[in-house]
Amino acid sequence: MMTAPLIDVKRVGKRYERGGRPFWAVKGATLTVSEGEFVTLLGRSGSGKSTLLNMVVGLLAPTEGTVTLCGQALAGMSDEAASALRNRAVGFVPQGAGVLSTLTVLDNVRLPAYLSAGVREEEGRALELLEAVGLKELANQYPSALSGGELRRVAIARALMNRPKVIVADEPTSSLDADNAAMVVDIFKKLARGGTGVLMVTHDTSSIEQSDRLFDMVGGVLSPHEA
Ligand SMILES: Nc1ncnc2c1ncn2[C@@H]1O[C@H](COP(=O)(O)OP(=O)(O)OP(=O)(O)O)[C@@H](O)[C@H]1O
Repeated sequence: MMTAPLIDVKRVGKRYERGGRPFWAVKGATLTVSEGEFVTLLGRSGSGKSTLLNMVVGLLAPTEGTVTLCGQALAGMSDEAASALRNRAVGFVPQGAGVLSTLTVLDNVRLPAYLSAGVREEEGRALELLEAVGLKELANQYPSALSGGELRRVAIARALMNRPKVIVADEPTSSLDADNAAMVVDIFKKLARGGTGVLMVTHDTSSIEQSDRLFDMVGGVLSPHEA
């Protein structure tokens, strides 16, 4: 049976102005990610990858085109509804770490559970996720005591907390060494085998073989990857 894609991006564009001159950071992007699919977007710095991902998760409104996330059209959705959808169904790993400095590592990871259901007792799952990314022993530390790569892994554990239907990860392996980068890609791959949709942006080509589909982003234009 065919199911609707978890991510359905149709002819999406984003126009910005710089120095009074408009330019398209993303042009005519069309992309789907279905259940169980691991899709990777490759592209150089400044090619429009983050702009596209931010539109996919509803943090940025497209200038043109439509985005449907988990069956819901994002256009016209209120900020509250978009936040609730993200928290419930989407594991978003933003660029940078984005962890809260006033919370311990453990509390950062279980924050999504608390935000969606007021569930405080999800400590067991949060610790399992920290173990999966190799950080269990740092659970009670504050982010200021962690390295950039460790913070990156906290953000990944946090994104998985609510068992998302779809993962959208912006350079999740940046600032990770090769072993940790491979571990993160492996986690995503296993989740995809279990039915999760994964959309990952990277400029690290070592994960190419793990992906079901690859796209190149060049100057805001998306095209199937040429090997
Ligand atoms: N708010 C904005 N206003 C104007 N231009 C912007 C804005 N945000 C991004 N840009 C420009 O849009 C282009 C695409 O940026 P984007 O962050 O999507 O690239 P990227 O591929 O994610 O790069 P990186 O790998 O370095 O994160 C860049 O030229 C950037 O300078």
